[in-house]
Amino acid sequence: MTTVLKLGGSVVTAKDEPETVDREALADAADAVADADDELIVVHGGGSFGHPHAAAHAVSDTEGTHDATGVREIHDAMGELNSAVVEALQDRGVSALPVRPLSVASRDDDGTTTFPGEPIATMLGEGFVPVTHGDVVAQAGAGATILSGDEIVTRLARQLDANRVGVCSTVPGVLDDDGRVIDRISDFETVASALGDSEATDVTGGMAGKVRALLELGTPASVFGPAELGAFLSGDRPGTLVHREQ
Ligand SMILES: Nc1ncnc2c1ncn2[C@@H]1O[C@H](COP(=O)(O)OP(=O)(O)OP(=O)(O)O)[C@@H](O)[C@H]1O
Ligand SMILES: C=C(C)CCOP(=O)(O)O
Repeated sequence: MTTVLKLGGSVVTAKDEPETVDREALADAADAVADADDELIVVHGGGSFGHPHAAAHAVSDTEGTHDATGVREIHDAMGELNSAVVEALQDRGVSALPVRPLSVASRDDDGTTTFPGEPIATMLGEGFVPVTHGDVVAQAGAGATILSGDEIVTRLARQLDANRVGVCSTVPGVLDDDGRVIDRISDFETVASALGDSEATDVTGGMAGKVRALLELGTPASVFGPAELGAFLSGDRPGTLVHREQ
């Protein structure tokens, strides 16, 4: 069983404090991952590491930059967070290894992303747990743009034929206009009015971007909160199930 798990940047960082890891939340998430039996690919988001730097350089998933210093600043910040996540996992005996998108992924001029699956598949075959993250990547005609962890989740899930996809954010699921968790989402329009950006600095579209990306997937994806991470990794479907009717 191959599972792609995204740990939201809003979970593993204090999203309102620049470059601050939420140590307690990261420890809890790493404990849950260490207990999992599935073959896992972990993807984490930017939180207070990637997003403020991206915003400072006016870079988003659609707006690019040719400023190499800025690109490096965003990438280095994500590298710091990635090290913290890999270290927390290795401390618990998980064979976690970093995979840095800037070095392997790219976009063509219409925004289509290429993210090679082979290095990840080989790592999995050797019993490693790849830990990759939203990053800044080169895009033809635009310099470099932000590739969200959510898009990486959908790319890798498709390429590696993942059986399960889970997106752990700070909210217990996708919420409706009254703040209740929506059980199932099969098209964007029905829930569009409730979907917004993140409350913190976020250049990749918050929950709306997440739902849009997950609806592109053939595999059903669960969106849930940190309290349900263990349940998801044990096979449950907590929170909101996002799956376009075929
Ligand atoms: N309808 C909604 N249901 C749930 N959350 C929503 C909704 N509309 C907007 N949001 C916001 O979206 C946020 C989740 O998206 P966000 O991109 O911040 O999460 P993340 O993936 O955990 O973080 P990161 O992008 O840093 O990885 C929530 O914390 C909330 O502020
Ligand atoms: C802002 C950067 C560099 C990463 C964005 O990834 P996300 O938090 O998954 O949207």
